[in-house]
Amino acid sequence: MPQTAQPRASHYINGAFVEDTAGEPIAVIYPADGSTIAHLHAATPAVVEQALAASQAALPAWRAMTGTERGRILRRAADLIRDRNRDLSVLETLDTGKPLQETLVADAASGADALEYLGGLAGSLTGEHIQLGDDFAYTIREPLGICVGIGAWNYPTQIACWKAAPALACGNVMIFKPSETTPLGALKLAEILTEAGLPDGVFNVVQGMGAVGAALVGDARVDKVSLTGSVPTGRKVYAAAAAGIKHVTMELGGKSPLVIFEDADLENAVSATINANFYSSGQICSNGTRVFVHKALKHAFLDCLAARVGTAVIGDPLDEATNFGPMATEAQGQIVLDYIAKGVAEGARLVLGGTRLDRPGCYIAPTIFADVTDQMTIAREEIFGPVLSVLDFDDEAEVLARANATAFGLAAGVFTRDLARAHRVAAGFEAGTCWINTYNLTPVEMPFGGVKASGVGRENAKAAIEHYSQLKTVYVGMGDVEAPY
Ligand SMILES: NC(=O)C1=CN([C@@H]2O[C@H](COP(=O)(O)OP(=O)(O)OC[C@H]3O[C@@H](n4cnc5c(N)ncnc54)[C@H](O)[C@@H]3O)[C@@H](O)[C@H]2O)C=CC1
Repeated sequence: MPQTAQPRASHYINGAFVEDTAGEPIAVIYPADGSTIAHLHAATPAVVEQALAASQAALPAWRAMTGTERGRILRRAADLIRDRNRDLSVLETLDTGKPLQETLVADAASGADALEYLGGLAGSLTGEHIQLGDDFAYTIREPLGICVGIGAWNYPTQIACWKAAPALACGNVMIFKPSETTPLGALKLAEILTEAGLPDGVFNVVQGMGAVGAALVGDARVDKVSLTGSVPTGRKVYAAAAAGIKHVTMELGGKSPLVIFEDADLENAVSATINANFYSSGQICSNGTRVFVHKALKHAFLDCLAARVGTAVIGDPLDEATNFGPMATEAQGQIVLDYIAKGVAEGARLVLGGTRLDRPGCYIAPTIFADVTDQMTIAREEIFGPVLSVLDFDDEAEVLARANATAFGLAAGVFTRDLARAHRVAAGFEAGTCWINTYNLTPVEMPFGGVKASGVGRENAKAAIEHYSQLKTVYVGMGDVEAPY
């Protein structure tokens, strides 16, 4: 059945939908069947200017509100999102192709968690008092000003909320540019924030490709840029932000290791490996795509993994029984198929999948490679699709060195029943987010982000506050002022 998800207009500025049909057309495609579900337009320079002007105008009153007042609005928005979770999840499924089974629990719901948690923190943001003899100093935690959020296409609603929640909690205003591939969820978020009582102009959405993002990042009125995207885009955006000495958060790609020792609980390790590779058809930045399995466990692990992945229910994402859907775009699917071909050409052993399914939409079967070596392309580059590589290892020091031998550093996982070893390996990982005996859980209470080429800054938790506020220090002289002459 053809779907439609046409929003009232392309952009949301100053509390209202805005359209400018002079902007480059953006067709929103439902990945499961290739049908066009909405027609939008990229922001023209006039629309970008309108968003910047609205943000600038909204900032003084929003930052002057108490944190408790700001937090109340964010928490109200969280409640509205939860009330409408099903509708928002269907929209997210149409936008991304991810199974409804996933979007019902992981997208809008995770966004609501961020708004609730950071809304709750907003009232308790403080500086500190520093006694200096009779004199003293104090610090004031201030917002940065106008923040630009730029999103990727894999978790559009979650990304918008993970950026908006800390920005707004701290008293900043935000202009959010979704990925041109998945522009719909952020518009709903903007509408809900207005309904929750957010003053006009505090959260604005403009659509467009990289050029619109670049125009925002390059504007002198913008104080901070938070990007979720690939490393190459991160380099460009970080450089442009540096030219203006702007704050940044960079949530970029990964090629994360998942290390499974011989004493691991096999079924749990396999469950985590599935969650670390095939959720969202593998389109997750933190995925543990290099699965290092101890040689003693390798055969049992591969048998169990292949048997379980073989039972994945692949199909219509809107059917709640489906747990594996299409790639978000035809283009991303082609990238993944090219990587699979390279894996085969370079000598990796295909255990499962490796093919495109014969049906509408770009469905790639969950793919498992074994006997992968560190030098193979599939073990070095981010694939961003349902392709898992199993690599063998013998000993702890060796596997840790190999796990860290990558330019990325987003995440890492270890499975073992030996807890001393688990903590030792976690301490040794060069990664921003690590899991012991589980994988890919990212509750809002926990900081999330990468090291090395995978990023700068942290999202969620109290840590996000540090990245959306700055300290002003005030020294207070209590006595006479001494001077040398
Ligand atoms: N670390 C994290 O939290 C996450 C990272 N990612 C990463 O995102 C990538 C996939 O997402 P894509 O949308 O393909 O990434 P992308 O890097 O192609 O695009 C990301 C966003 O940046 C915008 N953009 C592109 N060029 C720009 C420029 N010069 N200036 C400003 N904005 C620009 C795009 O329009 C889009 O909104 C993967 O590498 C993945 O690992 C995805 C999800 C989470």
